Amino acid sequence: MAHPQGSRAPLEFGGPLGAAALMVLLPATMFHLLLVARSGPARLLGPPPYLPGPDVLWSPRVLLLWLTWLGLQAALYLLPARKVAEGLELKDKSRLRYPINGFQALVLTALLVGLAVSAGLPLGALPEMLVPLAFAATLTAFIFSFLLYLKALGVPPSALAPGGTSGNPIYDFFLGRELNPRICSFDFKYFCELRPGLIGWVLINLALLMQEAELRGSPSLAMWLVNGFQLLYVGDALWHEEAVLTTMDITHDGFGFMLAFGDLAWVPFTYSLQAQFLLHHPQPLGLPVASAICLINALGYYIFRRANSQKNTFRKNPSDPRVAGLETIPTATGRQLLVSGWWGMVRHPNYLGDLIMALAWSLPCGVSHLLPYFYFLYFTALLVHREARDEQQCLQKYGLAWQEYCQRVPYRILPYVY
Ligand SMILES: NC(=O)C1=CN([C@@H]2O[C@H](COP(=O)(O)OP(=O)(O)OC[C@H]3O[C@@H](n4cnc5c(N)ncnc54)[C@H](OP(=O)(O)O)[C@@H]3O)[C@@H](O)[C@H]2O)C=CC1
Ligand SMILES: CC(C)=CCC[C@@H](C)[C@H]1CC=C2C3=C(CC[C@@]21C)[C@@]1(C)CC[C@H](O)C(C)(C)[C@@H]1CC3
Repeated sequence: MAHPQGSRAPLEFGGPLGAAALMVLLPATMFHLLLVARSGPARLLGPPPYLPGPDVLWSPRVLLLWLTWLGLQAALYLLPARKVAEGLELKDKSRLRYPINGFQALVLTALLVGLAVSAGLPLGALPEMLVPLAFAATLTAFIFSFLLYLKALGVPPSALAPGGTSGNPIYDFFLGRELNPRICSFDFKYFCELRPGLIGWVLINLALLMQEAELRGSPSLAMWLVNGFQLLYVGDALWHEEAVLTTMDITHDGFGFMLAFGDLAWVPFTYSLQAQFLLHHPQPLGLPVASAICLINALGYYIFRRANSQKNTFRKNPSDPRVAGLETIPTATGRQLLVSGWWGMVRHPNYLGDLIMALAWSLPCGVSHLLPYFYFLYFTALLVHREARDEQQCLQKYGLAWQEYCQRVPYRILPYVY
């Protein structure tokens, strides 16, 4: 069923062909990385050490473990929240309500895992299950996206995402038709974006650290740094959970295969690549270099957090004393655009901070291999593409005011370069 507004929307990601290719390439890349990280040569661009057969990929026990994890995170999501936040206004003028209890879910998960480990749960065995776990997550993402696609056939046009209603089933399956699929107050996209994948990522990192301690007597400094940096990133995301309600994933993109696979499989199994690499390829790291890397991560985090907080504060209340003195451009929508402060330096200062952190996560792995830099390379491509999508959406929203902003702040991410 095609919708008139959808048929006019320009197709992204190379249209149906691009979407079909990505649905094969993304899982294939994830499995390639998982297999190569544990191989001796660990060559990003070389062939995988072997092609996993069904006996390696499929394990009913692992599938059960994965479903238990999803169930646990869903139960934590349903616990009473310290706050309930409202999302942005929807097409039908309503606003959805979201529980703010992600950080609480992280702390409770840590407590439960701590209890289970002290009762004898062998967390160090998790790294051996990464391939079948990733397979279970990929399978879940495919089935889940299919159910979401079917569910979206029965919703009113006002509930559909602007981009996922082209009428082409492959493209719409990939991008997602419905903007905010829910059953009662359970919001699937919001749940998946911040809980099972992000918390799963730091749990996998921790398991890799424990496995390293078992193998070598104690975790290496490089492993501590990677675990610490990424825990800070995930903790920060959950602490500032409310801010995700204004990202394009929540406000613009439908919930389809791209986000379901990204959230449930891609994030936990590829974002933990540095820790996976370190387990199989220990890297010596002296204190001076480690300190320099900590400084780089701190710089990235500072820019990322300050830029994101400045925009969020301004969007919530432009008269807040922390942002009231900043210079702005008025727009026809009644909203303003910041043109000084962090958002006056480049048009995406938060991306710059995120990229600096991405580099700091790879540096503890040394410079002998390209593999641990995969995240930095992929993330650069993702953010450059995301920035272009966001610019397009802002141009549509703000027209001339956006053009003026681009003139006054000519660089997108890196001052004087890009
Ligand atoms: N680790 C990962 O894999 C990923 C991390 N991220 C991170 O997620 C965070 C959120 O990113 P994302 O959702 O892409 O976008 P942003 O947080 O950068 O938000 C972009 C929006 O901000 C508003 N905006 C833009 N310029 C201005 C301005 N000058 N003044 C006021 N408002 C402005 C516009 O929305 P409006 O005017 O409607 O408010 C625009 O659409 C980033 O820090 C990014 O690095 C993103 C993707 C993946
Ligand atoms: C290649 C592929 C499968 C693409 C899908 C992209 C997703 C992996 C990312 C799209 C936007 C994301 C965000 C985060 C994680 C990655 C995905 C889902 C995020 C939750 C990471 C933590 C940050 O602090 C954040 C909350 C700002 C961020 C939001 C966007």
